Amino acid sequence: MATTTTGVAAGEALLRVEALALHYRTRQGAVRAVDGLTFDVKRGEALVVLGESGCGKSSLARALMRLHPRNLAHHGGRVWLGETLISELSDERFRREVQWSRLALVMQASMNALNPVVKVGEQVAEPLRELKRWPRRRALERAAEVFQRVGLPLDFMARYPFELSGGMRQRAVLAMALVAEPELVILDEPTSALDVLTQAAIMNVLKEIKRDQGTSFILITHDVATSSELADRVALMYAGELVETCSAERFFTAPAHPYSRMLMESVPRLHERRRPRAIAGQPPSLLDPPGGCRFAARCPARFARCAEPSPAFVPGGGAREAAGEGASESRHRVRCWLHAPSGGGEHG
Ligand SMILES: Nc1ncnc2c1ncn2[C@@H]1O[C@H](COP(=O)(O)OP(=O)(O)OP(=O)(O)O)[C@@H](O)[C@H]1O
Repeated sequence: MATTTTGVAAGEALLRVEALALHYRTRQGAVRAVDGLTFDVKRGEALVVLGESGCGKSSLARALMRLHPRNLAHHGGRVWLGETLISELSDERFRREVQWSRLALVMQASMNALNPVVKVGEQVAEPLRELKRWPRRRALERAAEVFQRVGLPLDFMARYPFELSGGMRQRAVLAMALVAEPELVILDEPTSALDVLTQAAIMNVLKEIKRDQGTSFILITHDVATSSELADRVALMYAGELVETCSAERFFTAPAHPYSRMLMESVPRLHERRRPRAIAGQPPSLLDPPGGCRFAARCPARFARCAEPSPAFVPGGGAREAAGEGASESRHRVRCWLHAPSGGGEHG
């Protein structure tokens, strides 16, 4: 089994998520933003959650972190972190024992959420003082370590957020998420507001942390190119559901679900002559999603069976792999009738 430079065993399941759901209450009815997701993340692994805007990616992060809006209608499913069934913990125990200390979140645009009147070093040290009751000096010493880890000069500890560039502020937010040494960090579009060079620099920092400390990551993004930098595995969401999970290598070269394939074809490539192809149509409303496959209306490969509720995740490549077209991968899952054991061959 692979180990990181700190000796953490990579490869055992750290996070296991079963039938996770998060629905919002609105005047029009319940918005089923996260609608029964099942997946896992291994220790030391980076899972990239991809999907177009509005498919429920940020809601997935909120569901895992229990950051509920006022109009929460339903939060369900089971979540294990290591041996702990964290979904069963009371809110109080979840806050005390899990949030930030074992499971941290860097939210979209959180670099703008730093407190403008508190020095950055103090803010990075704050989780240790609040959660672990560490004395100020010890917390600041640890904050200094993490500052260096994320590539911030130490003298920036005494600066206020407005004295830092956007990229530096984002590194500070990352330092805050990492300071209590969580096992898993969820990053929701962590670099989308930054220029490409700064994006690349932050991705490198994440890669180093993963390699050296064995930290696991869930990186949420709609940006296929950036995601490929860090991804060990990919989970693709569509309209509140997962449609495919597999190794990054498999996803970027030979994905199985028609939506995954079309998404990859929509990405511009420098060295290819073909033009990127946009996916026609819109995702369905999450207020009343179709009972059958949610992608069917946009899918060129749809056939009669797609009107039936999609099959539960089946081992990927199903029919094609049985025909010898590709090597099977034990954690490759696809939610598509084309790949169900008896589903292939009828389409047209
Ligand atoms: N508090 C809320 N009340 C009602 N609907 C909500 C609420 N928050 C999000 N939604 C809806 O839930 C769906 C999923 O939203 P979410 O922000 O999770 O998607 P996303 O994939 O992260 O999108 P983006 O990439 O644009 O951030 C969308 O239809 C959104 O409008």
